[in-house]
Amino acid sequence: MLSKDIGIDLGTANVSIHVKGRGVVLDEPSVVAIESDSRRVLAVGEEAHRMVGRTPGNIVAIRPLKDGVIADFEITELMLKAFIERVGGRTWFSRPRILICAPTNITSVEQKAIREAAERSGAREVYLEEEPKAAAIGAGMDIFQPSGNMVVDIGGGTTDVAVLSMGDVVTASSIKVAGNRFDAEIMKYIKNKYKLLIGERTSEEIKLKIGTVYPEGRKESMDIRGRDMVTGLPITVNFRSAEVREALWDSVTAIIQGAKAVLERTPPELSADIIDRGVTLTGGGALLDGLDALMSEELRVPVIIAEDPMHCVVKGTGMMLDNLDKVSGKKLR
Ligand SMILES: Nc1ncnc2c1ncn2[C@@H]1O[C@H](COP(=O)(O)OP(=O)(O)OP(=O)(O)O)[C@@H](O)[C@H]1O
Repeated sequence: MLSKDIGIDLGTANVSIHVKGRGVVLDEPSVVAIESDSRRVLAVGEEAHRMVGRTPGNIVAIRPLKDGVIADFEITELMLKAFIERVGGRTWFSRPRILICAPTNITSVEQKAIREAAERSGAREVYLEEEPKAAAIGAGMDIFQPSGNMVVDIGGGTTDVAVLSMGDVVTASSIKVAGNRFDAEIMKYIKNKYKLLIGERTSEEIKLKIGTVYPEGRKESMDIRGRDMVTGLPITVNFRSAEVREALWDSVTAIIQGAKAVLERTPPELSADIIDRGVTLTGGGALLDGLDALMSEELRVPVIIAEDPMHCVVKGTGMMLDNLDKVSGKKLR
């Protein structure tokens, strides 16, 4: 097999891999299940995710990336290697170039760990890129012209807001409020209001099935099961979209404030472009019902959800590998 360029979105919630000529070939949760005493890896990705909250004492399902940082880099490395091997790693005839989008604020030690993991999986050259840039390119925005483009990438651990022009980030901010925080807030709300304990998988399911952040958004409800904190017994409660909106209010306000702060720091010429073109939402959080409408009202600019928002970053990595001369992808040594 010939050498392939590989783009990787190493996300807090999901890892996606793009292989040149084949498109997005892997998309799995960033979860690793290990045996706690021996640290032996039992499962990686989807299979490990099914174990979250359901493991016996000697097995733990770990999310090695948390809040947009690498919480456990030994496990991150094992996970990255396992995924690269899964898409053909060791069978490559010549070693591929790999471009990785990692959380925005990782340290140089973490960058080195990522590079070594990619190299050990067979990479010839390793590049690291900023997530909002890849997200914007993957969303189809032409960021190489001298005009303002604004992207808000709402992932699992972080929301990255950036204004880009001439191929680079002009103003940006990254806040640790995104999909995982939404899930945690739903859990907290249900615990306080109903004295009901639910797991993070149930909480995410509520967000996906009936969640909304807009008053004129979804109006649905679902039965949720969990453990009654008072009696300790399993119970069922009917939960409504409007309650999800209440639970998520503070988090969504923080994201909107983050976007406003970036707009306030943006040079006026670029702001004028953003008024015309609007703000593009990427990442899984972009799919939260009513978020686009609410942001549009608050920021007073059009807000557009990118096509296939969860794959913008990984698609962007593929496009950047095709144009390495244009982008400033940082080559790791
Ligand atoms: N339809 C949906 N509505 C609301 N949230 C959704 C939807 N689909 C996915 N999500 C959320 O999107 C998040 C994952 O998004 P994504 O894969 O873009 O994150 P990531 O790249 O792994 O994270 P990060 O960029 O922070 O490292 C999860 O929290 C998930 O619950």
